[in-house]
Amino acid sequence: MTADDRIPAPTSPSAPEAARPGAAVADSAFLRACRREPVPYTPVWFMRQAGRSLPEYRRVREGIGMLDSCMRPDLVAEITLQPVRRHKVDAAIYFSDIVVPLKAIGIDLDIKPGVGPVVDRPFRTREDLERLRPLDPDDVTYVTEAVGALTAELGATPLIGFAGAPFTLASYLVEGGPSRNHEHTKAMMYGAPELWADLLDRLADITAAFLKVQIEAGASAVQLFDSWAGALAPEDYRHSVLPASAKVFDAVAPYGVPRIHFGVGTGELLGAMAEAGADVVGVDWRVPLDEAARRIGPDKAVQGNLDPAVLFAPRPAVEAQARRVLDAARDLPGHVFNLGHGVLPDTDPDALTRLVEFVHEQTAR
Ligand SMILES: O=C(O)CCc1c2[nH]c(c1CC(=O)O)Cc1[nH]c(c(CC(=O)O)c1CCC(=O)O)Cc1[nH]c(c(CC(=O)O)c1CCC(=O)O)Cc1[nH]c(c(CCC(=O)O)c1CC(=O)O)C2
Repeated sequence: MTADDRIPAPTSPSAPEAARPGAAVADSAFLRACRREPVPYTPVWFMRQAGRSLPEYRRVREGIGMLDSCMRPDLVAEITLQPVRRHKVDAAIYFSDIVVPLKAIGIDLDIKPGVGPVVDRPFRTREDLERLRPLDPDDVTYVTEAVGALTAELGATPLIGFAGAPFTLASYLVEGGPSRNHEHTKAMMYGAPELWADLLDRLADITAAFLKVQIEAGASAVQLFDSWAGALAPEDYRHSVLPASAKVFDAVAPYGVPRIHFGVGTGELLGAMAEAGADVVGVDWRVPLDEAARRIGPDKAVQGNLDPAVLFAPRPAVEAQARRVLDAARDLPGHVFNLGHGVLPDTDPDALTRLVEFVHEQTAR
Protein backbone atom coordinates (compact mmCIF):
# COMPACT_ATOMS: atom_id res chain seq x y z
CA MET A 1 0.00 0.00 0.00
CA THR A 2 1.27 3.46 -0.82
CA ALA A 3 0.00 6.77 0.46
CA ASP A 4 -1.27 7.48 -3.07
CA ASP A 5 -3.75 4.61 -2.89
CA ARG A 6 -5.50 6.23 0.02
CA ILE A 7 -8.55 8.39 -0.24
CA PRO A 8 -7.25 11.92 0.26
CA ALA A 9 -8.67 13.83 3.20
CA PRO A 10 -10.96 16.56 1.89
CA THR A 11 -9.08 19.85 1.95
CA SER A 12 -10.05 23.46 1.63
CA PRO A 13 -7.57 26.20 0.73
CA SER A 14 -8.98 28.74 3.21
CA ALA A 15 -8.91 29.09 7.03
CA PRO A 16 -6.36 27.62 9.45
CA GLU A 17 -6.76 23.84 9.84
CA ALA A 18 -7.83 23.67 13.46
CA ALA A 19 -10.40 26.45 13.14
CA ARG A 20 -12.53 24.53 10.66
CA PRO A 21 -14.93 21.83 11.88
CA GLY A 22 -14.40 20.16 8.49
CA ALA A 23 -10.79 19.58 9.41
CA ALA A 24 -11.75 18.00 12.74
CA VAL A 25 -14.23 15.71 10.98
CA ALA A 26 -11.62 14.71 8.39
CA ASP A 27 -9.23 13.93 11.22
CA SER A 28 -11.79 11.83 13.15
CA ALA A 29 -10.86 8.27 14.11
CA PHE A 30 -13.65 6.92 11.90
CA LEU A 31 -12.51 8.66 8.70
CA ARG A 32 -8.85 7.97 9.49
CA ALA A 33 -9.63 4.25 9.83
CA CYS A 34 -11.57 4.31 6.54
CA ARG A 35 -8.44 5.79 4.92
CA ARG A 36 -6.25 3.19 6.67
CA GLU A 37 -4.34 5.87 8.56
CA PRO A 38 -3.13 5.45 12.16
CA VAL A 39 -5.90 6.01 14.73
CA PRO A 40 -5.81 6.95 18.44
CA TYR A 41 -8.30 4.09 19.10
CA THR A 42 -10.47 1.82 16.99
CA PRO A 43 -13.60 3.75 15.99
CA VAL A 44 -17.02 2.20 16.64
CA TRP A 45 -20.50 2.66 15.22
CA PHE A 46 -23.40 0.23 14.89
CA MET A 47 -25.71 -0.46 11.99
CA ARG A 48 -29.24 0.35 13.29
CA GLN A 49 -27.73 2.21 16.22
CA ALA A 50 -30.80 4.45 16.12
CA GLY A 51 -34.15 2.79 16.40
CA ARG A 52 -36.13 0.37 18.45
CA SER A 53 -33.40 -0.56 20.95
CA LEU A 54 -33.60 2.99 22.37
CA PRO A 55 -36.48 4.06 24.67
CA GLU A 56 -35.98 7.68 23.57
CA TYR A 57 -36.57 6.53 19.95
CA ARG A 58 -39.74 4.66 20.85
CA ARG A 59 -40.96 7.80 22.62
CA VAL A 60 -40.45 10.22 19.72
CA ARG A 61 -41.85 7.72 17.19
CA GLU A 62 -45.08 7.17 19.11
CA GLY A 63 -48.03 7.51 16.71
CA ILE A 64 -45.81 8.39 13.73
CA GLY A 65 -45.35 5.92 10.87
CA MET A 66 -41.82 4.87 9.92
CA LEU A 67 -41.88 6.48 6.46
CA ASP A 68 -43.52 9.63 7.80
CA SER A 69 -40.78 9.95 10.39
CA CYS A 70 -38.13 9.60 7.64
CA MET A 71 -39.62 12.62 5.85
CA ARG A 72 -39.57 14.96 8.85
CA PRO A 73 -36.16 16.65 9.12
CA ASP A 74 -36.65 17.54 12.80
CA LEU A 75 -37.36 13.91 13.71
CA VAL A 76 -34.62 12.53 11.47
CA ALA A 77 -32.07 14.82 13.10
CA GLU A 78 -33.22 13.99 16.63
CA ILE A 79 -33.29 10.21 16.02
CA THR A 80 -29.90 10.24 14.29
CA LEU A 81 -28.35 12.07 17.25
CA GLN A 82 -29.85 9.85 19.97
CA PRO A 83 -27.28 7.01 19.77
CA VAL A 84 -24.40 9.48 19.41
CA ARG A 85 -25.40 11.18 22.66
CA ARG A 86 -26.08 7.95 24.49
CA HIS A 87 -23.34 5.59 23.28
CA LYS A 88 -20.60 8.05 22.25
CA VAL A 89 -20.17 6.21 18.97
CA ASP A 90 -17.58 7.58 16.55
CA ALA A 91 -19.99 8.17 13.67
CA ALA A 92 -23.66 8.95 13.17
CA ILE A 93 -25.71 7.21 10.49
CA TYR A 94 -28.46 9.17 8.81
CA PHE A 95 -31.83 7.87 10.03
CA SER A 96 -33.80 6.60 7.08
CA ASP A 97 -34.55 3.29 5.38
CA ILE A 98 -33.39 1.70 2.16
CA VAL A 99 -36.83 2.13 0.55
CA VAL A 100 -37.07 5.91 1.16
CA PRO A 101 -35.75 6.92 -2.32
CA LEU A 102 -38.28 4.56 -3.93
CA LYS A 103 -41.09 6.14 -1.95
CA ALA A 104 -39.71 9.56 -2.97
CA ILE A 105 -40.16 8.81 -6.69
CA GLY A 106 -43.73 7.70 -6.12
CA ILE A 107 -43.57 3.91 -5.73
CA ASP A 108 -46.57 2.76 -3.75
CA LEU A 109 -44.95 1.14 -0.73
CA ASP A 110 -45.16 1.23 3.03
CA ILE A 111 -43.11 -0.04 5.96
CA LYS A 112 -45.41 -2.29 7.98
CA PRO A 113 -44.55 -2.73 11.67
CA GLY A 114 -43.23 -6.22 12.32
CA VAL A 115 -42.98 -6.97 8.58
CA GLY A 116 -40.82 -4.40 6.82
CA PRO A 117 -41.16 -2.72 3.43
CA VAL A 118 -44.20 -3.88 1.43
CA VAL A 119 -44.75 -2.87 -2.23
CA ASP A 120 -48.37 -2.63 -3.44
CA ARG A 121 -47.83 -3.83 -7.00
CA PRO A 122 -44.68 -5.95 -7.29
CA PHE A 123 -42.44 -5.42 -10.33
CA ARG A 124 -42.60 -8.27 -12.82
CA THR A 125 -42.74 -6.88 -16.38
CA ARG A 126 -41.06 -4.30 -18.60
CA GLU A 127 -44.10 -2.00 -18.19
CA ASP A 128 -43.35 -1.91 -14.46
CA LEU A 129 -40.03 -0.18 -15.19
CA GLU A 130 -41.92 2.92 -16.23
CA ARG A 131 -42.79 3.45 -12.58
CA LEU A 132 -39.07 3.90 -11.83
CA ARG A 133 -38.35 7.48 -12.83
CA PRO A 134 -35.03 9.18 -11.99
CA LEU A 135 -34.70 10.72 -8.52
CA ASP A 136 -34.43 14.50 -8.47
CA PRO A 137 -32.88 16.26 -5.45
CA ASP A 138 -36.19 18.17 -5.16
CA ASP A 139 -37.90 14.85 -4.34
CA VAL A 140 -35.93 14.65 -1.09
CA THR A 141 -35.51 18.21 0.16
CA TYR A 142 -36.12 16.83 3.67
CA VAL A 143 -32.85 14.88 3.35
CA THR A 144 -30.85 17.98 2.45
CA GLU A 145 -32.46 19.85 5.33
CA ALA A 146 -31.88 17.09 7.88
CA VAL A 147 -28.26 16.49 6.84
CA GLY A 148 -27.57 20.23 7.07
CA ALA A 149 -29.04 20.40 10.59
CA LEU A 150 -27.15 17.27 11.59
CA THR A 151 -23.70 18.28 10.45
CA ALA A 152 -24.09 21.54 12.37
CA GLU A 153 -25.02 19.60 15.56
CA LEU A 154 -22.50 16.80 15.15
CA GLY A 155 -19.37 18.98 15.13
CA ALA A 156 -16.36 16.69 14.70
CA THR A 157 -18.44 13.48 14.56
CA PRO A 158 -18.81 12.28 10.96
CA LEU A 159 -22.21 11.55 9.44
CA ILE A 160 -22.59 8.44 7.28
CA GLY A 161 -25.15 8.58 4.48
CA PHE A 162 -26.57 5.35 3.11
CA ALA A 163 -28.67 3.66 0.48
CA GLY A 164 -29.82 0.19 -0.49
CA ALA A 165 -27.86 -1.40 -3.35
CA PRO A 166 -29.64 -2.18 -6.64
CA PHE A 167 -29.95 -5.93 -5.97
CA THR A 168 -31.45 -5.58 -2.49
CA LEU A 169 -33.86 -2.87 -3.68
CA ALA A 170 -34.80 -5.00 -6.70
CA SER A 171 -35.57 -7.89 -4.38
CA TYR A 172 -38.06 -5.76 -2.40
CA LEU A 173 -39.66 -4.43 -5.62
CA VAL A 174 -39.93 -7.80 -7.37
CA GLU A 175 -40.99 -9.88 -4.36
CA GLY A 176 -43.27 -7.16 -3.02
CA GLY A 177 -41.76 -7.43 0.47
CA PRO A 178 -39.13 -9.24 2.54
CA SER A 179 -38.27 -12.65 1.09
CA ARG A 180 -36.37 -15.66 2.30
CA ASN A 181 -35.69 -17.27 -1.07
CA HIS A 182 -35.91 -14.36 -3.55
CA GLU A 183 -37.61 -16.70 -6.01
CA HIS A 184 -39.35 -14.08 -8.17
CA THR A 185 -36.21 -11.95 -8.17
CA LYS A 186 -34.07 -14.84 -9.34
CA ALA A 187 -36.71 -15.89 -11.88
CA MET A 188 -36.33 -12.46 -13.49
CA MET A 189 -32.54 -12.50 -13.21
CA TYR A 190 -32.24 -15.87 -14.98
CA GLY A 191 -35.34 -15.74 -17.16
CA ALA A 192 -35.42 -12.13 -18.38
CA PRO A 193 -31.80 -10.98 -18.19
CA GLU A 194 -32.33 -7.82 -20.26
CA LEU A 195 -35.25 -6.67 -18.17
CA TRP A 196 -33.22 -7.50 -15.05
CA ALA A 197 -30.22 -5.48 -16.27
CA ASP A 198 -32.45 -2.51 -17.09
CA LEU A 199 -34.14 -2.70 -13.68
CA LEU A 200 -30.80 -2.74 -11.87
CA ASP A 201 -29.47 0.05 -14.05
CA ARG A 202 -32.40 2.31 -13.19
CA LEU A 203 -32.03 1.47 -9.52
CA ALA A 204 -28.31 2.27 -9.72
CA ASP A 205 -29.11 5.76 -11.02
CA ILE A 206 -31.71 6.35 -8.29
CA THR A 207 -29.33 5.09 -5.59
CA ALA A 208 -26.44 7.19 -6.89
CA ALA A 209 -28.64 10.30 -6.99
CA PHE A 210 -29.82 9.65 -3.42
CA LEU A 211 -26.25 9.24 -2.14
CA LYS A 212 -25.15 12.41 -3.95
CA VAL A 213 -27.86 14.41 -2.20
CA GLN A 214 -26.55 13.19 1.16
CA ILE A 215 -22.89 13.88 0.32
CA GLU A 216 -23.60 17.32 -1.14
CA ALA A 217 -25.53 18.22 2.00
CA GLY A 218 -22.55 17.21 4.18
CA ALA A 219 -22.33 13.44 4.74
CA SER A 220 -18.67 12.41 5.27
CA ALA A 221 -18.98 8.79 4.13
CA VAL A 222 -21.58 6.55 2.53
CA GLN A 223 -22.60 2.94 3.03
CA LEU A 224 -24.24 0.88 0.30
CA PHE A 225 -26.32 -1.92 1.86
CA ASP A 226 -26.52 -4.98 -0.36
CA SER A 227 -28.06 -6.88 2.52
CA TRP A 228 -29.40 -9.77 0.42
CA ALA A 229 -26.40 -10.24 -1.93
CA GLY A 230 -25.37 -13.28 0.12
CA ALA A 231 -28.27 -15.15 -1.49
CA LEU A 232 -26.29 -15.22 -4.76
CA ALA A 233 -23.60 -17.53 -6.12
CA PRO A 234 -20.37 -15.62 -6.87
CA GLU A 235 -20.70 -16.01 -10.64
CA ASP A 236 -24.25 -14.64 -10.64
CA TYR A 237 -23.22 -11.79 -8.38
CA ARG A 238 -20.36 -10.83 -10.71
CA HIS A 239 -22.39 -11.13 -13.87
CA SER A 240 -25.82 -9.84 -12.86
CA VAL A 241 -25.32 -7.54 -9.87
CA LEU A 242 -21.78 -6.18 -9.61
CA PRO A 243 -22.05 -3.89 -12.69
CA ALA A 244 -24.97 -1.99 -11.16
CA SER A 245 -23.28 -1.62 -7.76
CA ALA A 246 -20.08 -0.50 -9.51
CA LYS A 247 -22.10 2.16 -11.33
CA VAL A 248 -23.23 3.56 -7.97
CA PHE A 249 -19.70 3.59 -6.52
CA ASP A 250 -18.27 5.19 -9.68
CA ALA A 251 -20.91 7.91 -9.59
CA VAL A 252 -19.93 9.02 -6.09
CA ALA A 253 -16.16 8.47 -6.46
CA PRO A 254 -15.45 12.11 -7.48
CA TYR A 255 -16.55 13.32 -4.02
CA GLY A 256 -13.63 11.49 -2.39
CA VAL A 257 -15.64 10.35 0.65
CA PRO A 258 -15.11 6.76 1.87
CA ARG A 259 -17.53 4.29 0.31
CA ILE A 260 -18.53 1.34 2.49
CA HIS A 261 -20.11 -1.79 1.03
CA PHE A 262 -21.97 -4.24 3.25
CA GLY A 263 -23.96 -7.44 2.87
CA VAL A 264 -24.98 -10.43 5.00
CA GLY A 265 -23.73 -13.97 4.34
CA THR A 266 -21.26 -12.62 1.80
CA GLY A 267 -18.19 -14.67 2.77
CA GLU A 268 -17.84 -15.97 -0.79
CA LEU A 269 -18.48 -12.53 -2.31
CA LEU A 270 -16.13 -10.32 -0.30
CA GLY A 271 -13.55 -10.01 -3.09
CA ALA A 272 -16.17 -9.19 -5.71
CA MET A 273 -17.92 -6.68 -3.44
CA ALA A 274 -14.58 -4.94 -2.91
CA GLU A 275 -13.99 -4.88 -6.68
CA ALA A 276 -17.34 -3.15 -7.18
CA GLY A 277 -15.55 -0.04 -5.89
CA ALA A 278 -15.72 0.06 -2.11
CA ASP A 279 -13.02 1.67 0.04
CA VAL A 280 -14.27 -0.18 3.14
CA VAL A 281 -15.94 -3.60 3.13
CA GLY A 282 -18.39 -4.51 5.90
CA VAL A 283 -18.25 -8.12 7.04
CA ASP A 284 -20.87 -10.14 8.91
CA TRP A 285 -19.86 -12.41 11.81
CA ARG A 286 -19.40 -15.57 9.77
CA VAL A 287 -15.85 -14.82 8.58
CA PRO A 288 -13.06 -13.67 10.95
CA LEU A 289 -11.74 -10.24 9.96
CA ASP A 290 -8.18 -11.38 9.16
CA GLU A 291 -9.53 -13.97 6.73
CA ALA A 292 -12.08 -11.46 5.42
CA ALA A 293 -9.28 -8.95 4.75
CA ARG A 294 -7.40 -11.61 2.78
CA ARG A 295 -10.49 -12.22 0.63
CA ILE A 296 -11.18 -8.49 0.21
CA GLY A 297 -7.66 -7.86 -1.05
CA PRO A 298 -5.18 -5.02 -0.49
CA ASP A 299 -5.84 -1.31 0.01
CA LYS A 300 -9.30 -1.63 1.58
CA ALA A 301 -10.36 -1.10 5.17
CA VAL A 302 -12.70 -3.56 6.90
CA GLN A 303 -15.75 -2.97 9.08
CA GLY A 304 -17.33 -5.36 11.56
CA ASN A 305 -18.05 -7.89 12.80
CA LEU A 306 -19.46 -8.83 16.22
CA ASP A 307 -22.55 -11.04 16.00
CA PRO A 308 -25.45 -8.78 17.15
CA ALA A 309 -26.90 -11.72 19.13
CA VAL A 310 -23.76 -11.75 21.34
CA LEU A 311 -25.09 -8.60 23.03
CA PHE A 312 -27.72 -10.73 24.77
CA ALA A 313 -24.98 -12.65 26.64
CA PRO A 314 -23.55 -11.56 30.03
CA ARG A 315 -20.97 -8.77 29.96
CA PRO A 316 -17.82 -10.95 30.26
CA ALA A 317 -18.97 -13.01 27.27
CA VAL A 318 -19.65 -9.87 25.21
CA GLU A 319 -16.18 -8.60 26.08
CA ALA A 320 -14.55 -11.93 25.20
CA GLN A 321 -16.23 -11.97 21.80
CA ALA A 322 -15.39 -8.30 21.17
CA ARG A 323 -11.78 -9.13 22.08
CA ARG A 324 -11.84 -11.89 19.49
CA VAL A 325 -12.94 -9.40 16.81
CA LEU A 326 -10.20 -6.95 17.85
CA ASP A 327 -7.56 -9.70 17.86
CA ALA A 328 -8.48 -10.77 14.33
CA ALA A 329 -8.19 -7.14 13.21
CA ARG A 330 -4.98 -6.39 15.14
CA ASP A 331 -2.65 -6.33 12.12
CA LEU A 332 -5.04 -4.67 9.68
CA PRO A 333 -4.29 -1.04 8.78
CA GLY A 334 -7.95 0.04 8.73
CA HIS A 335 -10.59 -1.37 11.07
CA VAL A 336 -13.94 0.17 11.94
CA PHE A 337 -15.61 -1.79 14.73
CA ASN A 338 -19.26 -2.59 14.09
CA LEU A 339 -21.69 -5.46 14.46
CA GLY A 340 -21.99 -8.07 11.72
CA HIS A 341 -25.52 -6.76 11.03
CA GLY A 342 -27.93 -4.30 12.60
CA VAL A 343 -28.65 -3.91 16.32
CA LEU A 344 -31.51 -6.28 17.20
CA PRO A 345 -34.62 -4.41 18.45
CA ASP A 346 -34.57 -5.98 21.96
CA THR A 347 -30.90 -5.28 22.63
CA ASP A 348 -30.17 -3.69 26.03
CA PRO A 349 -28.87 -0.21 25.10
CA ASP A 350 -26.49 -0.24 28.10
CA ALA A 351 -24.73 -3.25 26.58
CA LEU A 352 -24.04 -1.15 23.49
CA THR A 353 -22.73 1.80 25.51
CA ARG A 354 -20.41 -0.53 27.44
CA LEU A 355 -19.20 -2.11 24.21
CA VAL A 356 -18.17 1.28 22.79
CA GLU A 357 -16.23 2.01 26.00
CA PHE A 358 -14.63 -1.43 25.94
CA VAL A 359 -13.41 -1.15 22.34
CA HIS A 360 -12.03 2.34 22.97
CA GLU A 361 -10.22 1.22 26.14
CA GLN A 362 -8.80 -1.93 24.63
CA THR A 363 -7.43 -0.16 21.56
CA ALA A 364 -6.20 3.17 23.04
CA ARG A 365 -2.77 3.85 21.57
O1 LIG B 1 -36.62 -8.23 7.98
C1 LIG B 1 -36.92 -7.83 6.86
O2 LIG B 1 -36.81 -8.47 5.84
C2 LIG B 1 -37.41 -6.39 6.70
C3 LIG B 1 -36.40 -5.46 7.26
C4 LIG B 1 -36.75 -3.99 7.30
C5 LIG B 1 -36.24 -2.99 6.43
N1 LIG B 1 -36.70 -1.79 6.87
C6 LIG B 1 -37.47 -1.98 7.98
C7 LIG B 1 -37.56 -3.34 8.24
C8 LIG B 1 -38.40 -3.96 9.33
C9 LIG B 1 -37.64 -4.27 10.58
O3 LIG B 1 -36.44 -3.98 10.70
O4 LIG B 1 -38.28 -4.83 11.48
C10 LIG B 1 -38.08 -0.90 8.77
C11 LIG B 1 -37.11 -0.12 9.59
N2 LIG B 1 -36.03 0.58 9.10
C12 LIG B 1 -35.38 1.20 10.15
C13 LIG B 1 -36.12 0.94 11.35
C14 LIG B 1 -35.75 1.44 12.70
C15 LIG B 1 -35.22 0.30 13.55
O5 LIG B 1 -34.52 -0.59 13.02
O6 LIG B 1 -35.58 0.26 14.73
C16 LIG B 1 -37.18 0.10 11.00
C17 LIG B 1 -38.28 -0.40 11.88
C18 LIG B 1 -39.32 0.63 11.90
C19 LIG B 1 -40.31 0.47 12.99
O7 LIG B 1 -41.13 -0.47 12.88
O8 LIG B 1 -40.24 1.26 13.94
C20 LIG B 1 -34.21 2.10 10.03
C21 LIG B 1 -33.08 1.68 9.19
N3 LIG B 1 -33.09 0.74 8.18
C22 LIG B 1 -31.82 0.59 7.69
C23 LIG B 1 -30.97 1.50 8.36
C24 LIG B 1 -29.51 1.65 8.13
C25 LIG B 1 -28.70 0.87 9.17
O9 LIG B 1 -28.86 -0.34 9.26
O10 LIG B 1 -27.91 1.48 9.90
C26 LIG B 1 -31.75 2.20 9.27
C27 LIG B 1 -31.34 3.37 10.16
C28 LIG B 1 -30.74 2.98 11.43
C29 LIG B 1 -30.05 4.14 12.08
O11 LIG B 1 -30.27 5.29 11.72
O12 LIG B 1 -29.28 3.85 13.01
C30 LIG B 1 -31.37 -0.28 6.60
C31 LIG B 1 -32.24 -1.37 6.11
N4 LIG B 1 -33.62 -1.45 6.05
C32 LIG B 1 -33.99 -2.66 5.47
C33 LIG B 1 -32.81 -3.34 5.11
C34 LIG B 1 -32.78 -4.63 4.33
C35 LIG B 1 -32.18 -5.76 5.02
C36 LIG B 1 -32.82 -6.24 6.28
O13 LIG B 1 -33.96 -6.69 6.20
O14 LIG B 1 -32.18 -6.25 7.33
C37 LIG B 1 -31.73 -2.53 5.49
C38 LIG B 1 -30.26 -2.81 5.36
C39 LIG B 1 -29.75 -3.71 6.47
O15 LIG B 1 -30.11 -3.52 7.64
O16 LIG B 1 -29.02 -4.63 6.11
C40 LIG B 1 -35.37 -3.14 5.23
